[in-house]
Amino acid sequence: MLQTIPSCDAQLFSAQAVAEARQRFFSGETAPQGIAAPILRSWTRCVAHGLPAGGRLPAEPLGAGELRQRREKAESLRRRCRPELEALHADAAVTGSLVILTDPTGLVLDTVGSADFADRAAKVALLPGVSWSESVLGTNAIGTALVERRPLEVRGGEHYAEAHGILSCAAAPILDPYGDVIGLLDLSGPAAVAHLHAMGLVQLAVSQVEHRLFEGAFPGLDVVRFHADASFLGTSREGILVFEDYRLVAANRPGLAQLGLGWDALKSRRYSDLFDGSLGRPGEDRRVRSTTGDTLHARVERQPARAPAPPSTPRAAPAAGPRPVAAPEPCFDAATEQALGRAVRLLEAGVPVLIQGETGSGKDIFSRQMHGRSSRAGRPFAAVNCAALPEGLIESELFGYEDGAFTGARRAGFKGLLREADGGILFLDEIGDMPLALQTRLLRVLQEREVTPLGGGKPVPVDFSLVCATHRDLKQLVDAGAFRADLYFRIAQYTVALPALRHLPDREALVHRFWRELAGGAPAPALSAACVEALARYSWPGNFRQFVGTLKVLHALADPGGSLGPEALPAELRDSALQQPQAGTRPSAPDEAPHAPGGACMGDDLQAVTRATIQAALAACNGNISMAARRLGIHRSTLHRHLAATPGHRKPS
Ligand SMILES: Nc1ncnc2c1ncn2[C@@H]1O[C@H](COP(=O)(O)OP(=O)(O)OP(=O)(O)O)[C@@H](O)[C@H]1O
Repeated sequence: MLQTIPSCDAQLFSAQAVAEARQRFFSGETAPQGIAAPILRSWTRCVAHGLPAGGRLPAEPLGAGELRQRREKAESLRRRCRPELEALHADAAVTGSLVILTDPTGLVLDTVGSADFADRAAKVALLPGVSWSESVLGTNAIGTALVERRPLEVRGGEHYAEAHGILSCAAAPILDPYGDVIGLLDLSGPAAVAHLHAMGLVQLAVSQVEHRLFEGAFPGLDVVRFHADASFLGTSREGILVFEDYRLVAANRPGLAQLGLGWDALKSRRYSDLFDGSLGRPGEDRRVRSTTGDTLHARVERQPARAPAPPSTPRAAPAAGPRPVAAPEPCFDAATEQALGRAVRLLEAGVPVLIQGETGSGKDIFSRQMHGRSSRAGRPFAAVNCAALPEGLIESELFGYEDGAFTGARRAGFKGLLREADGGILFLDEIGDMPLALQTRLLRVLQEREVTPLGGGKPVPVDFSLVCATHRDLKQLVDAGAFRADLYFRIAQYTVALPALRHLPDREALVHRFWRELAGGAPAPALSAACVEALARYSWPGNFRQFVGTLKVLHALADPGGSLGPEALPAELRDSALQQPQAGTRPSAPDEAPHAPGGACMGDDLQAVTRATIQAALAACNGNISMAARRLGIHRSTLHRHLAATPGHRKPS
């Protein structure tokens, strides 16, 4: 029988044999008996890396923001592995183990399975956000399988670090059709419980993921599926080879194994080097003879080529059904664009930048543009919303904490956002909501450029550029004693005041621009002149957030080929359009006042509109704040703020 899945060649040795081999290895014997070859190779690498086998190895989890970014980067892998994670989940729950998905570096992305074992695994930092690379944590199934590029089991004392002896783990790397490792699946359980099928289950799951990677992935190319046994065609055990003009360009492991090839065959072998006769017609099932002399059942398919849309031709809209509405590219008026250029220059010179503006005016987008245009673009952008975090958590979120610093702290400690921003940009959103005691600690970090985690530990030097944002008038807060003057002068060395949308020039052009952009290249539905005028005139208390949200709704409502009139507008816009002056006239004076942070420029009309919009949303959501905030497209904390400022409003109990 031809080998279809590369096997894990770790022999089974008794715990006693492993303990003895371990003892001899650490007494200086380089090749003791009683230990599998891949494990011995790994121990030898660990010694060469200078890793200690006793004591604790550093297992520092990433902060929430960085983990989110790494998960986003691996989103397609996570999506493709979901069915396997779910299938293995049931087995893991029964056998008291955990299913683990990592990225190609060994960083744990997701874990599912037995809650009881998850607790014990957390003690040795087998947690999302921790890297289990061999060079950091020593011999372990995840890291060592990645180094060896093969499925591998590591049980109990085979782990390099003594502390990991409680684990028994089976892992298999996931390879893409070009032979590159794109991730890894692992099943880990308690070492005391023998889980005989762990390796088989993981390998099966990985071969299914790898098989699915070929679905629709090679438009216009010839995909040959084959196996010695016809009943395996269409399953994850079939061999798959992809040819471009008869040249082998991609493959799966069973395909290469059946023909005795390695990954170096890609690009170097042609169809005629591998099979006798011609390639055959797409869709035809037939027998082929490999040049190694095996008779195989084969099926050729040609995946439909994707027709590239000529750049000048707009994409045709689908005949029916809602179109996905694209997110608009950030766009700034000339003055804001200039301010952005200046802000980047100052940031490069080490000057902190403060961005002020009403909710939804684009403070977050502006700061991300600064990051993207600065020399720190490839480095972290660590954002923390000081208003959204419960007061008790901001401190640990920013400064991190040591192992077991307080009840509920992750056992392996937490790095904290200040250190996560190292080398990049720290974005402190809603800085005006930072509690006074924390302001003092932040000031010390800015002065000394080092962070001391909660629960003690050595101060760690940090290098980040600081960008802060707030909708509040910080100067006023300073005067009122709610914000430290020394911190204010440190963070507000250059202030950008983002204008409210209603103060931007040429809003009709803005409506047209966003309307076109939201169509994402497809022909935009027609927007009547009256509609454009109403949209351009409205005061937009939620600024860009509300503006973009409204345009998205209108896009989704539009019939292809139809025209949208003002009747399609939400009630508050329709009503406000009716109250507005006639076309061509400018909005009333209070609304035209130059922007001042903290809503100081808001006229009574605008506040009334804001209040009415909020009340309508709350009524529609039966008073549910979170739901109403989502409906309005604002953060829950922003809604709370508005409610607190509304005369006569009572907090929901
Ligand atoms: N200049 C812009 N160009 C395009 N879209 C924008 C722009 N500014 C804001 N937006 C849109 O508005 C939404 C809100 O923007 P952002 O989160 O940057 O506002 P903010 O001022 O930080 O709001 P808040 O104070 O409530 O946190 C974004 O998701 C984006 O869709």
